[in-house]
Amino acid sequence: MNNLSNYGVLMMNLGTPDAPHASDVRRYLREFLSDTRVVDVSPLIWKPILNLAILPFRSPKVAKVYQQVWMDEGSPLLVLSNRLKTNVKAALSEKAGHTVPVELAMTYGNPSVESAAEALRQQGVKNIIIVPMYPQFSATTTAAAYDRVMSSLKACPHWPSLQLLHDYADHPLYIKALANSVRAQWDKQGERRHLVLSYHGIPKRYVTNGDPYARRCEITSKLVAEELELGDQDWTHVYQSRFGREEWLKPYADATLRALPSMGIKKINVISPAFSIDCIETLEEVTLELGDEFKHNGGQAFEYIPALNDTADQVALYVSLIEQNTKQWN
Ligand SMILES: C=CC1=C(C)c2cc3[nH]c(cc4nc(cc5[nH]c(cc1n2)c(C)c5CCC(=O)O)C(CCC(=O)O)=C4C)c(C)c3C=C
Ligand SMILES: [Fe+2]
Ligand SMILES: [Fe+2]
Repeated sequence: MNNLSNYGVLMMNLGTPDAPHASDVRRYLREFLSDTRVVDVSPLIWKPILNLAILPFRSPKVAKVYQQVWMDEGSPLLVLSNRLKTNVKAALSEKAGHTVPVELAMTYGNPSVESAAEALRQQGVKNIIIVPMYPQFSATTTAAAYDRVMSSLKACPHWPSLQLLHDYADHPLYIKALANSVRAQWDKQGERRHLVLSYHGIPKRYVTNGDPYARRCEITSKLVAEELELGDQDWTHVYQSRFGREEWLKPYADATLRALPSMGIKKINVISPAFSIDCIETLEEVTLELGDEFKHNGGQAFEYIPALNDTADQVALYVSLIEQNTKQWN
C-alpha cells in the first residue's frame, strides 16, 4: 500500500431500520423485499402481496423483535458494522502510512451508497474497492450490493474505477478466526461441545438455478471442522431464517435443534458463519428462539458464539482481503 493515495474502501452490509418502530421497519422491509434479487417473483404479483398481506402484519411484529436487541447507539447491525469499519480504517491507514478512506453503506436504507460514495469522492478517492460483508457469495446479498452500487452511479459523470470483492468463504484467516472464537468459547465453558454451524437460508430454487451460496457455506463448515479437528459426529450444518412458504435450503435449523437432544446431543454451541456482524437474526432468532427450541426439547446447554464483529481477527481478515484485491492499484 506504499504510494497509494487515491483508493478507498466501501464496506457494504444489508441494511436495517433507522428505529425499532413499525413505520421504520415497514419502510426498510418494503425496500428490501421489493428487490427481485431477494424475492424473484414478478413485481406485478408480488407487490400487492407484499403491501397488503405481509408488511401490515410483519412490520409491528418484527419491530418488537428489534426493540429486544436495540443498542443505545442504534441497530446492532449498524453499530457493530460501524465499529468494524473504524477499526479496519485505522489498521489499513497504519499499514499504508497515510489515511485510507473507508466508508460504510447499506444495500437498503442508511447510510446510503450515494452518501458513502460522495464521502469517498470528497476525500479524493478515484479507485473504490467494494467489500460486501458476506463471507459466502449469494446473488441475494452480494450481487444485490453490486446492483445497488451500479444503480447509484447511473447518473454519475465521473465514474471511479471499481474492484468488486466476491467472497471469502474459504479464506484461511476467516476459517482460523471462526475456529479461534469456537476455541475461546470452549475455554470459557471448560468443555468442548457439539458445534452447530447455522447459516441464513435462501429458497432452494435459487440454488437449483445456480446460486453458489449453499456450496460456499458447505465449504466453510468443512474447513472449520477440519481446523478444529472435529469428527463427523461433532458438528452439524443447518440453515435458519426461513421466509414464506416455499422450500428453503435444508436441513432446517429449528427442526434439527428440536431433534438433537433425542440423538443424545444435549449440550451445544451454535455459530452463524454467514453473519460477519451480529444482528436481529443472530441475537434474537438464534440466541433466543433456537435456544428455546433446543431447551424445550430436552437440550441442557446452549451457547451462541458471537459473530466476528469488530474483533482483531476480523480486522486482520478484512485488511488482508482489501490488500489482496487492491494490488493492481499499488
Ligand atoms: C425474503 C427472503 C430473504 C432472503 C433470500 C434473505 C437472504 C439473506 N439475508 C442475509 C442476511 C440478513 N438478513 C437479515 C434480515 C432479514 N432477512 C429477510 C429475508 C431474506 N433474507 C428478512 C425478511 C429479514 C428482516 C427480519 C425479518 O423480517 O425477519 C439480516 C438482519 C438485518 C438487521 O437489521 O438486523 C441480515 C444480516 C443473508 C446473509 C442472506 C443470504 C445469503
Ligand atoms: Fe435475510
Ligand atoms: Fe429472522
